[in-house]
Formats: sequence, structure tokens, C-alpha cells
Amino acid sequence: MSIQIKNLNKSFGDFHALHDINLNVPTGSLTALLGPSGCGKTTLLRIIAGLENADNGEIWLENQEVSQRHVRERKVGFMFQHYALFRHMNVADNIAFGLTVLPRSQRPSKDEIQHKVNELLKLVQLPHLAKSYPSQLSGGQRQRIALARALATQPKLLLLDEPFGALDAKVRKELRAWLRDIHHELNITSVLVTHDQEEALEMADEIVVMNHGKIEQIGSGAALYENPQSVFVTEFLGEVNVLQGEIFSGSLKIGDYQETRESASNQPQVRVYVRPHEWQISREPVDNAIGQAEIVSQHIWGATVRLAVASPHSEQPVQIVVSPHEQRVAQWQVGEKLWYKPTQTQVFRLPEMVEYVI
Ligand SMILES: Nc1ncnc2c1ncn2[C@@H]1O[C@H](COP(=O)(O)OP(=O)(O)OP(=O)(O)O)[C@@H](O)[C@H]1O
Repeated sequence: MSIQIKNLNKSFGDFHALHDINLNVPTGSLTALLGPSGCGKTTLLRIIAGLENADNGEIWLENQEVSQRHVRERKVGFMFQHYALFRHMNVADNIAFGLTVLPRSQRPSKDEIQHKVNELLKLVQLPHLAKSYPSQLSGGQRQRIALARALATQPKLLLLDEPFGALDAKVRKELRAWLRDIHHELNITSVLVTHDQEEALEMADEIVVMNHGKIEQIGSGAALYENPQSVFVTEFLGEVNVLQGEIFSGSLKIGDYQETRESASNQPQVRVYVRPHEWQISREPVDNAIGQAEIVSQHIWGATVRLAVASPHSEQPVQIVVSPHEQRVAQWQVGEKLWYKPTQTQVFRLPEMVEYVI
């Protein structure tokens, strides 16, 4: 089921929670709404579901305008972070619940419901827990059952609001991969709300980055990471170093480093963003390097080695990530100096911080 949202606004009293939202979600895709707390993700999800009304705008589900349609008519399944399974019902009855409350004319027979529950239990890989009660399950198992319950009525659209928010990091990671597989297996359209960029990058085909009730940018994780269109997206998606530079005579300059910026007019101060892995470093002088800088700290973190170097062009030490292999060869030590040069830059103009040149 595709989703099309046109010129949608929502206020709570004087507070404008969603500004002019326009969004297309293609059938079969997994789309993440990503943004900081309070940016309007849940409100948008609830409006798509029909749990909340927009002030104006249109919502189309599979070529039908549904703004005035009741939640029950929208054929959506939900899964929330604190999805309350019914404590007094066992797992099988919890999963069956949505089917047992259907109007008589649509309700499957007892045998059909039993069959469906068994199928869903297999899908979520917990058939042995059919007779257990929610209190006897782990957090991850509860979320799997919650998903089975959301899928029981065969929704065409699955809406997930921070579904793994309360779980520990390892379980979250496992469930992400698992949910992504199920999404593809069922060929369903899913919209996932998350404030966790790793979760969005790992799971979603397309990410909608939101900030203060507006959509900042939409794209695949790779496109957003490689080509952010605003300061907000650059800073929100992944770690980044911020350096001061200038644009002069069609060139970006940071220290001795120069890079052509053809369309640019002169700017005495620009903010230059460089990701920690987008550096070339060397003990020998490097052509067109910013300059030399001293290593002030070194940390080994998982499979990466992280160097921090003091740069006169950055308020904070510049973070540089090198692979363990590079580190084994180079044996960088705190206190020594290296030449450093960015391999990719994003530049934004100060002080208004609108996009300058990508
Ligand atoms: N029923 C309501 N009445 C008044 N204000 C509301 C209501 N629901 C949401 N808001 C406000 O709208 C803004 C957006 O809320 P929303 O829950 O959509 O944000 P979110 O991006 O999902 O945040 P979080 O990640 O913290 O859940 C917030 O400032 C919130 O306080």
C-alpha cells in the first residue's frame, strides 16, 4: 500500500507540530521517520494511522483519500514501544485478539484463527510459547509477539513507533535484522519511527529526516550521509568534525588546503564538515594538506582506531578514524605530528547557515 501525504499541517493549540508535510512512501518500502525528540514523528505516524486528525492536507493510501476515514477502515497494523500485550491472555490469544473482535461477517472460523495464529507464531519463531503468558516472556519475545499480533489481520501497512526502544542494544540489533526480513517476506509497506540513526540506516530503504515539525531531507541512508543538504542533516546523521574555512576567488581554503568551489562567491567564514573517516594522514608532507597537527589522544574502539588531533581550524580536537590495519602499519603515537587533508567536505555559509556548496 503506497502512502501519499500532501500539504499536511497539525497544531496543538498554539504549537505548530507539523508544517506543510509532503511525503510519498512507495508500496513495499520500509521508510523511517528519523529525528530528535519532539520533532513530530509520532504525530505524523498517528495521523497516517487515523489515530489523530490533521488540521488540513490530504492523506492518500493506495490512491484513496482517507483523511476522513476511521482508523479501522485504513487496514493498518501498529506496533509501539510499550505495546501492552493483554496480561491475562496467553500468547496465542493475544495474537488472535484482532481477529476475534472483527465483525461477525468478516471474522474467520475458530479453526482458521487457530491456523493463522500458528502461522504467525512460526513467522516470529516462537511457536513453543503459544501457551505462555506475557509476564513469562523476555522483552524481545514480547516485541515479537506484539508484531505477530499487529500482523494477524493482514494489514497492508505496518506502522512501528520505536518498536525496540526499551530493549538492550544486542537484542535491538537482532530484532532489527529480523524485522527487516519479515517486512520483505510479507511484502508489506512499513513506516518506522525512530530517533536512532543507526536503526534507521540499518533498516530503512528511505529515511525521512525531521526537525521541528518539518521534513529536512528524504533519501537513502547513503545519499543522506554522502550528500546532506543542511547543517541539521549533516550533524544529525553520523559524527562529523567542524572546521572553519573561507571561500576566496573560487576556492575553499582551510589552512594551506585549497579546493575549487566554482559557483561560490567570497565568504570570509564558512563552516566545513568532514567525517572522521574522510581524512588522508601521513608522517611525510602531503600535497595540499591543511597543515601539520599533533595527536592529542588515541582510542581503540571495536574495529576502529580513533586519533584526535589539535587543529587551529577547529574548536574541538579533530577526530580521525583509521583502520586497525593502517594503525598496525603506521603505529601512530600520542604526541607525534601528522599531516592531514580532507578527502571529502561539506560546506555551509555562516552566519545564516544555509547550504552553500556541496
Ligand atoms: N496531544 C498533544 N497535545 C499537545 N502537544 C502535543 C500532543 N502530542 C504531541 N504534542 C507535541 O507535539 C510535538 C511533537 O510530538 P511527537 O510525539 O510527534 O514527537 P516525536 O518526534 O515523536 O518525539 P519523541 O521521539 O520524543 O517521541 C512535541 O512538542 C509534543 O509535545
